[in-house]
Amino acid sequence: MSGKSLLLKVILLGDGGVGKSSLMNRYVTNKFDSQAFHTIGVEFLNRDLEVDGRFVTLQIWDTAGQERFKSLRTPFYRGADCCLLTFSVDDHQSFENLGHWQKEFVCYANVKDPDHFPFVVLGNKVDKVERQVTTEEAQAWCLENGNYPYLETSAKDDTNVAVAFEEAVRQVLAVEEQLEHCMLGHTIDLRSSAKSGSSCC
Ligand SMILES: Nc1nc2c(ncn2[C@@H]2O[C@H](COP(=O)(O)OP(=O)(O)OP(=O)(O)O)[C@@H](O)[C@H]2O)c(=O)[nH]1
Ligand SMILES: [Mg+2]
Repeated sequence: MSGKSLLLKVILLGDGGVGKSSLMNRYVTNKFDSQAFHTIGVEFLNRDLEVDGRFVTLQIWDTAGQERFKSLRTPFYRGADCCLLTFSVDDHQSFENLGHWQKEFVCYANVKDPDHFPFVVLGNKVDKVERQVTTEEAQAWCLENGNYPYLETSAKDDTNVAVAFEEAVRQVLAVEEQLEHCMLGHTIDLRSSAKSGSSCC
């Protein structure tokens, strides 16, 4: 078990009112406000956790989903290690907008390899009886758009909230491991080409 804590930046994106701030506040302070105000710009909170033996400080960035705050939120996308695309299961429009949020993130975070970037999709407010988005519909979108993990959450009831943030960490660690493997592969390639006498220096 490594004793060194890893700082990971995760960012919550999605339409205004889907529950991004509520998810962050439930996870970090274990509180829920049924009269929450819209976020203006961005806010962040930290929480330490341990996932599969790795100590992590999760820096959770909560953004304003309303369109009028676009210029206030997009400068904070850079450097994010994971993006949580959030919609509300009782609001079909917020689900239809997931693709828009994904594109906005890739553009402003300047993601070089979008196909391998860790996105996690959250369907929030599962405590609500009247749903507009089915689990199957959401899972199908995730499969088609990059095989993203999909979790149904409720900030109100504290359903799957910790699981969702832990999944974000797992996705980042998995990508990190893949990169380490690739770098190892390249090292082996270089050594084998040096042996054949084709070195340019
Ligand atoms: N029933 C239910 N209500 C929720 C849940 N999560 C959030 N809400 C309510 O939905 C409303 C909007 O929640 P916020 O967390 O402010 O939404 P947001 O995504 O941060 O919105 P912006 O800051 O405008 O982008 C608030 O009244 C919350 O109390 C949930 O899981 N279940
Ligand atoms: Mg908010």
